[in-house]
Amino acid sequence: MNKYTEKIKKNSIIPLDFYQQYDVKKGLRDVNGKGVLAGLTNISAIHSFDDNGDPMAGILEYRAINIKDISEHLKAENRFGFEEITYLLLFGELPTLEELTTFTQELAAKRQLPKDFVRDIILEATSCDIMNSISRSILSLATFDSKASEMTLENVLDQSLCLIANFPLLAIYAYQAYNHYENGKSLYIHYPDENLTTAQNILRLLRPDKQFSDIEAKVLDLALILHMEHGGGNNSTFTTHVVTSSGTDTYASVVASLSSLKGSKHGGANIQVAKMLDNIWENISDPSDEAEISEYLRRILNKEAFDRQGLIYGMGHAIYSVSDPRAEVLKSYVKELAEEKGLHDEYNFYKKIERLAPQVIAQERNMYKGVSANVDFYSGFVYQMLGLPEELYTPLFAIARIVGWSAHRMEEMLNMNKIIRPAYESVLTTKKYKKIEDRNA
Ligand SMILES: CC(=O)SCCNC(=O)CCNC(=O)[C@H](O)C(C)(C)COP(=O)(O)OP(=O)(O)OC[C@H]1O[C@@H](n2cnc3c(N)ncnc32)[C@H](O)[C@@H]1OP(=O)(O)O
Ligand SMILES: O=C([O-])CC(=O)C(=O)O
Repeated sequence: MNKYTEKIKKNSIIPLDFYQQYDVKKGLRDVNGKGVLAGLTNISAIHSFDDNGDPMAGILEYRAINIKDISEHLKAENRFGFEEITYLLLFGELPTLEELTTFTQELAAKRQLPKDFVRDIILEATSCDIMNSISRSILSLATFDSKASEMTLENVLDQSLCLIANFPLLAIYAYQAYNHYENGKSLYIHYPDENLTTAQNILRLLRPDKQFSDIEAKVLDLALILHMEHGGGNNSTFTTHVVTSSGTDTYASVVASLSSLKGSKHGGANIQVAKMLDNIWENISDPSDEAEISEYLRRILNKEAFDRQGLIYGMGHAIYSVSDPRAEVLKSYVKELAEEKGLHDEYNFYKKIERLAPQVIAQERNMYKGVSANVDFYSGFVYQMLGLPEELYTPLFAIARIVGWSAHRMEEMLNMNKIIRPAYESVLTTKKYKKIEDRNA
């Protein structure tokens, strides 16, 4: 294999200065990190720089409503919000009580997989990679849909609602199958309850005894809301725009976005954070010694420790600098939960890494803006305290983000009608074809 990879490197690596010479926006970002403008959206807004261009505390608005406002209201009114915020993101306005009740019932009615789907598809081939299992199930669902490739707004909305309703089933059943066939644990396939919310059903499907507390379901509900949407430019939603612009079907589009989300620089970071924190804890002698922790973080950045990728997961963001508002909201819940569960040491350790990592990254990398904890930093800790298995951390992100993908798919369909096709400048020098006997070894 090595001889082939050497050839690939020899003939594929492009000199770094070419990118400057041709003014290529690496990562579709300019040198200051600002993204190339690729579209317009009405679905959400992200603010991270003030009018003078200086970094400011991040703000995220869903259909112009601040997510902090949403989460504070839901908490004060002690209500679930997943269904309501799904309505807001998809249809562009908050529902009345009557609209919300009807929509919640419609969603619950769609929470049903085709007959024998679990037996024939989900239990048939298991994997510890639940994101891949979900993708496989979604492509299989397409074969049950006689209008799979019809791209009318009505049909795409109907398909999107079916997928939003059934994502929890696809994820949890895939996990149960894996846990049974690969971990030797008992197999639990519970049916969802149409009178329960999305968050409640997730816990019901997962727990052997179907039991959960109200606070557990409310915290999960909030975590899902915070993950639902993040503009058109994040890697998985931009994928939705790209593949929708080619005219592909809803199932294929969602699978493409899932494939993006699972990457460890995007939604897949949440599982890496949990693994990284365990790894740091195991490899330092004194968790209160900040110099020792900083040194270990430096080794992670220098690819000498943990997964040797040179990343401190859960830190940094393409857009936010001072703070990611979702991480701040999650952190306030983490504090409460950790106190309740007696996990003070773990919470303090997370807080310490949250404070030290940006300092170490700033020392070791070129920074045009600061880094801070992103949404993936505390989400895994929340899920851990809810007793959710690591294999489901990134799928939980997907269960929420499919709402944003669906809204963006419909926005792309309604507004663009132009295939997305950026340019790649060729840096080749033309050569003549050589007869085989004339080629050197
Ligand atoms: C839901 C989400 O997708 S949130 C993001 C989840 N991802 C993670 O937590 C993975 C760790 N973080 C990262 O890899 C990065 O911060 C990203 C991919 C999220 C953003 O990267 P960028 O847009 O390049 O951020 P930014 O421009 O601020 O980074 C400046 C430099 O610091 C580096 N950097 C930023 N964050 C980190 C980090 N956590 N660990 C190591 N290096 C980092 C970048 O690679 C870049 O280095 P370079 O100049 O050598 O290319
Ligand atoms: O916006 C981004 O680049 C990544 C992100 O935080 C998200 O998708 O939630």
